[in-house]
Amino acid sequence: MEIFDYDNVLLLPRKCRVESRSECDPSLEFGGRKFKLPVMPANMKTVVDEKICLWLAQNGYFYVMHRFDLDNVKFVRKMKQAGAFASISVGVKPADYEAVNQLAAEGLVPEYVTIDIAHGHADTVKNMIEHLKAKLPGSFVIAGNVGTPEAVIDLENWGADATKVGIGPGKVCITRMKTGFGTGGWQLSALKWCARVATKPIIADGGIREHGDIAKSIRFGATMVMIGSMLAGHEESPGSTVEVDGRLYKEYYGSASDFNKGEYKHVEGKRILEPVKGKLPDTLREMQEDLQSSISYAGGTRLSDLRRVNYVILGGENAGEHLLM
Ligand SMILES: NC(=O)C1=CN([C@@H]2O[C@H](COP(=O)(O)OP(=O)(O)OC[C@H]3O[C@@H](n4cnc5c(N)ncnc54)[C@H](OP(=O)(O)O)[C@@H]3O)[C@@H](O)[C@H]2O)C=CC1
Ligand SMILES: Nc1nc2c(ncn2[C@@H]2O[C@H](COP(=O)(O)O)[C@@H](O)[C@H]2O)c(=O)[nH]1
Repeated sequence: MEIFDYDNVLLLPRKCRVESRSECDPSLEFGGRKFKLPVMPANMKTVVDEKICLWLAQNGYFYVMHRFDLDNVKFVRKMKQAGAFASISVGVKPADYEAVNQLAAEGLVPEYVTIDIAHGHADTVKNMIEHLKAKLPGSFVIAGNVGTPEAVIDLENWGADATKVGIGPGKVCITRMKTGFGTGGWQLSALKWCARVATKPIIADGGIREHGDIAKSIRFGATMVMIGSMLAGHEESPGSTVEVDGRLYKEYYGSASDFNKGEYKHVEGKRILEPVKGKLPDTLREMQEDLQSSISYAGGTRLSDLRRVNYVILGGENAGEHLLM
């Protein structure tokens, strides 16, 4: 198997088919709705809050609300009252089952539910998918996280509508060091490996460091990407603002860090400071422009045209040109 990651792969251009990048369309359909970009901010406390989720929903972007210190029933009700779609996260504990029961009892159907646990290839996830499909059959269920084709096959067979791939490639992740497991360092090839067997959308989660990494993810089989650190350091980001030597930073911490958990137990995440880089809508607009450029370099007009390009691996054992025959 070829092993590579975002920083040692480059996509190869094909003859341009447009006169302006404005002809290139980076929008997509996901779970029955159309979105401007194949990008979702990570469902983490320092990346999204209710205000950001509402703004994203009302402005044509997908979002997933986090599940920490949050009443999912209240959140879904608020989003519905605001005329927006609801996209929540759940775990696999009794309180999560109870929240799903309450949503069903009140007829509050979130359009999207993400089962968000560290080791998603587990019977606990199978049971939660079954519960969601029984209680909220109208919800689109995203399940994860996983890092192997076997796991993608199981989650799809258990009823997941999309799977999330990425164990440990995140910027505040320490799973690799703490456990010796994961896709950190080879996330892009893990994505390629998983996408080969997938029959439903895959979300590439973690490790996106540059806008061009979105196009690379699409090339290797992702339908969407989930981004934490690159979207965390904005003026509106929920993390606390910290000033160091006259420069402003936003804190960004892992959901499995002691900062999120409130205790040092089974810690697999850390806290860092991200330099404040302006406003979130400006970054999303720039991502959109950059993705339009990517599509034009692919010689196409739509996101799916990125799938057809050749690529090179720079350096290392797998170095060389990889042509589609
Ligand atoms: N993408 C990634 O690489 C990772 C992401 N995270 C994020 O951190 C947050 C917390 O995750 P998580 O700890 O799963 O959530 P929870 O604390 O809600 O745990 C979910 C359930 O899974 C169990 N569990 C957790 N890890 C494992 C494991 N390795 N093997 C077996 N059972 C396990 C927990 O039990 P118990 O605690 O008793 O074991 C608990 O019952 C989530 O948002 C998750 O996405 C965390 C680590 C890696
Ligand atoms: N191993 C851990 N992974 C975590 C934790 N909290 C979140 N995450 C994952 O990281 C991505 C975001 O990655 P980034 O590279 O874009 O910053 C997020 O979506 C989760 O899957 C954690 O505590 N430990």
